[in-house]
Amino acid sequence: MDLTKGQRDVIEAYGHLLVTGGPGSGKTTISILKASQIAERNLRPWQKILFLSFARATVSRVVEAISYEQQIPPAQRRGINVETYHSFFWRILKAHGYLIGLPRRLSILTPPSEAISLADVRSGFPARKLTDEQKAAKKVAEEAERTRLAREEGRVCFDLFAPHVGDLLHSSARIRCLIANMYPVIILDEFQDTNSEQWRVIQALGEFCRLIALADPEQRIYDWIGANPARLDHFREAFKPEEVDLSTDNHRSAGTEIAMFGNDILTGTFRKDSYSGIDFDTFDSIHNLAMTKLITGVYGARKRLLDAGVSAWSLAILVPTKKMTRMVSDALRKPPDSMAEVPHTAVIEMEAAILGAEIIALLMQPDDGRHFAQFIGLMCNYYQGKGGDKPTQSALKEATNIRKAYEELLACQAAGKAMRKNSILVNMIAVYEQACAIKLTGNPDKDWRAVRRVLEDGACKRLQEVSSEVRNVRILDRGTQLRQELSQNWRDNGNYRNALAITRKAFIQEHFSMSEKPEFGVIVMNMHKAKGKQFDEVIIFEGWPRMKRGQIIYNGDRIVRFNSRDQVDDQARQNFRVSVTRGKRQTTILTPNSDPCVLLLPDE
Ligand SMILES: Nc1ncnc2c1ncn2[C@@H]1O[C@H](COP(=O)(O)OP(=O)(O)OP(=O)(O)O)[C@@H](O)[C@H]1O
Repeated sequence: MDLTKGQRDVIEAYGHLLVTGGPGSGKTTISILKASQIAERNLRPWQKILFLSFARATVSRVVEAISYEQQIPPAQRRGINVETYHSFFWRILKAHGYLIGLPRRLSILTPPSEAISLADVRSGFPARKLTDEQKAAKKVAEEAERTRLAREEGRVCFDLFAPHVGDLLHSSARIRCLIANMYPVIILDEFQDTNSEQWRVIQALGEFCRLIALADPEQRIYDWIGANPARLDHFREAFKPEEVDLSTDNHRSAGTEIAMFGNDILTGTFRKDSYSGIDFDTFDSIHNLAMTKLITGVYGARKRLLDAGVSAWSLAILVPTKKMTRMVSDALRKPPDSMAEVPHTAVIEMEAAILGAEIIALLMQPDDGRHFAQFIGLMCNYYQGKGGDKPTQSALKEATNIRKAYEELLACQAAGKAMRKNSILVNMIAVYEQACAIKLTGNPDKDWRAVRRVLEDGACKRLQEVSSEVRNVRILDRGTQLRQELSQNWRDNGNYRNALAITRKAFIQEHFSMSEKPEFGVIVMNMHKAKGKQFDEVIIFEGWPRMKRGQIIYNGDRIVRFNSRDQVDDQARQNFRVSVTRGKRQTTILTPNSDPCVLLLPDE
């Protein structure tokens, strides 16, 4: 690879460093080369370079770049430790958290468990249309409960990692030195997205460590969790870094005008000619017609990639909302008319899938006398936790109803009476019993599917929902730890005695696992999740307005909120640019013809 002038400057720089540049300008690549150079020349045997990133997806791309693209020798590779902020912070907290008053034994409060633990607090507030006072009071109540869970029970949620690590580092020079001794150089990926708590940690780390910050001020898409536009200036003031600007380079989509189009999105002025590598198309605002257009587009893109002989090709369908991720995934699985199904993976919020997986795991476990009570507990957990930090009131109510029906059942049993015929538990118990009656084989994959299928085909609509959520769990893939441990459990006991505990552990490990391969094939995901990734082709597919008597009654699945010109601001343009510039060879934009994306229209 021929390095650009800017990239060579990065290699030669000394001291704290700030590397800026647009999408695909080679920031990640050069930081890895720089890390490998430092690993070769300047590290003591026990030291490593730490590469910190926000998302595991980026981590996996970086790890892959280190192992394949750059031909970096193994010894230098081992000198680079790529990690998410979360997993780095967790290691610090586990080792030293007691110094700031946390219990000695800590466990992670995963997002689904956090949602379950906060459900009571949240159910005290209306789900929608909160007044400002209610919002503030809810926030305070949630914070208090999170802090209590950490301090009293040692269960720490992700949001508290950075504040606690900040407290720890600022109060202990010894630990700051300890970390610097282990990691003399720290690379900060996507630095523009650092929130104030993370920045506080970085300030402490920078006292003894050398910091290399990678940033694109115009790819800042985390405004809502506290990223600050002035963050780069904070870094400049605090650390007086050497600066290298790679901004005009574009290696990702070299030979196309994708990057140029991305820059024009920021100003909203487009040239008359088309941009090579960018394709636009529109569709009629009717579900089946929209999906037909999308799926035809997917077939076309797939064919282009196969014809071009791209190995392990990737094609991302980026959509604006969670709801659309599911809608598109369903349509690819069961396309309209007689179109062929499109094998794909969908990146969805995992709370519901994880809690559903716990139910499947329990159903694989033999009855130990508490089995049914535990099952009811997990069903309640599912409804309390499936909406993550935004549970719906109806889901919370469902949990309460299940709990009440169970208490009623116990009362009936104690009185020697039969259960009420219209109890919500009637169908649930019938399916539960069918699932428990399955003859398991010892092959976890097969058994898991058998249980899931009983739920899917059974008469209980709640368990049908659980089953369809669990479809999204991919960690049972061949060779994964969950699969191996379940097999081992069967070999040891002749049954899956610890299936639930094994499954819970596997999801926590999954959260920190660095082995995730970059995605290939067709992937459906929310536009926000595509940050830091790259795909051979990208299709951006937005929703369409629903009409009634000539009026728009719903337009919530749009790239710009409600596709309204009033909602166009820098953030909307930056988000769109991030999505567009994920494509290496082509980006296709599909928008409804009755109401095309306002970012593409000339100013009025
Ligand atoms: N000097 C170079 N010559 C050729 N290809 C390069 C060069 N530098 C980087 N690349 C390639 O360009 C692509 C994009 O680079 P990279 O991911 O480092 O950019 P980035 O600035 O981190 O992008 P983003 O901010 O959008 O994540 C990668 O596939 C990388 O291998």
